[in-house]
Amino acid sequence: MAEEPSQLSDFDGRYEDPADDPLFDFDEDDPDRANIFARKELLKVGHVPESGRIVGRDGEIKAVAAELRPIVRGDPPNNVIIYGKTGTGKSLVARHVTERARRAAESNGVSVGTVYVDCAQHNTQTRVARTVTRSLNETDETDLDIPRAGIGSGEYYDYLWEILDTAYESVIIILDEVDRLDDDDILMQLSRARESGKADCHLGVIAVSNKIEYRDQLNERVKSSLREEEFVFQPYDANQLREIMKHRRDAFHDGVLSDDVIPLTAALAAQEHGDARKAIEILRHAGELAERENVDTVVEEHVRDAQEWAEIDRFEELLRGSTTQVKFILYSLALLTEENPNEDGFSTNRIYERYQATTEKADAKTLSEHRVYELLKEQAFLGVVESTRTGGGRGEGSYLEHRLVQDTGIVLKSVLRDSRLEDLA
Ligand SMILES: Nc1ncnc2c1ncn2[C@@H]1O[C@H](COP(=O)(O)OP(=O)(O)OP(=O)(O)O)[C@@H](O)[C@H]1O
Repeated sequence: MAEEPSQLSDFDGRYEDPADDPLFDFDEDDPDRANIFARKELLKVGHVPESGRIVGRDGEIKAVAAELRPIVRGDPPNNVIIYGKTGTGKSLVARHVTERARRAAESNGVSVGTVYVDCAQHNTQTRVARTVTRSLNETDETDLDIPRAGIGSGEYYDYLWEILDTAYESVIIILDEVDRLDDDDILMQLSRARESGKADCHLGVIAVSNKIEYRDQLNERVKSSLREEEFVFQPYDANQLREIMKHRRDAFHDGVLSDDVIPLTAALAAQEHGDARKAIEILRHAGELAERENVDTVVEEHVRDAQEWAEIDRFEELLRGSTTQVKFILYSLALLTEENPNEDGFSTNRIYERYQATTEKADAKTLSEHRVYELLKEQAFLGVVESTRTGGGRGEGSYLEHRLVQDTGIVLKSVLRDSRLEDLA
């Protein structure tokens, strides 16, 4: 007998107002609904908060501003590279200072264009050239219609030089995650535009990277044409993280955060390496968990659950693209680690025995021991597993021992999200 469509799936035409769709039913005045967030946008990572909310970066803000200051008088700015670990406020400072420079220059009658490019997303020369060109194109002034596709970087540059000459005296381009670019020629094009007579406008580049060794990878011609100032942002300590979060407390309604929530979140994020992004994400997710449970207060337990969620997410990101076989291996290593808390590492052979039992139980194909050894070495390269050579006493050969870098609980939870493994639990 054919199943009747449920009320939820058969909603077409049933509700005159789509807001009545029960799937998204939401009653603003429901007295029982948890009311956690007042301004959730303050906890979004891309959000650039106003100056009053930026904590502990005064020195860095002044230093970067000094490099851009010449544009206020219509002179060329210096190029800048900002290095630092993730979540140390590099993008924030770059965007904040650029916006203030633009406003100060404009109030002095100097027209300034600014562009932010996320090079992780736009990682080729054509994509960057297209983003920069299309964002700077003020159609009222330039009367140019720039195609979204079908032309190469050379043609985008031609448009760009024309736009720069028509519409601006200075332009600042932020290239975030610049190390993700597949070609550093773009840095050369931009930094030499005026020198090579392509555009009359002053161009400043702020490149942002969390790889300190990035500069060494640049080719000599790029380095000499950039002639940039470099800044290294240090990680935050727990006190600074606490202050950063306190300045966004109003993302939540009054009285929603219990007293220990911010200090605990700061302590957890500081343990890693002082990552403000992580702190803010944990805080937001703790709020969402409370909301989901329909309770009125965010408490320590929400923070701990949110932290675990963040770690599982990050670990999954690391495993993205790995095969189910790799997950069987990691699962087996995690079980061995849990059952033998006093041992520091496990030979390939022991992991293989456990792996055989796992694949048998899951009714999956079993790879050879040599293949498992190779996959373990691959995981060591990716930083998921640590492999050290050990043994080799008299008459014995040395061999590799493997251990998980990440907490076993996180590894288990994350691999068990794979539908082929979830029955094993
Ligand atoms: N000093 C600060 N004051 C207030 N908020 C901050 C501060 N530093 C960072 N944040 C916030 O932390 C989050 C991450 O910061 P940001 O994106 O600037 O870090 P990043 O160093 O560029 O990291 P990544 O290298 O991962 O891009 C953002 O939400 C940002 O607003």
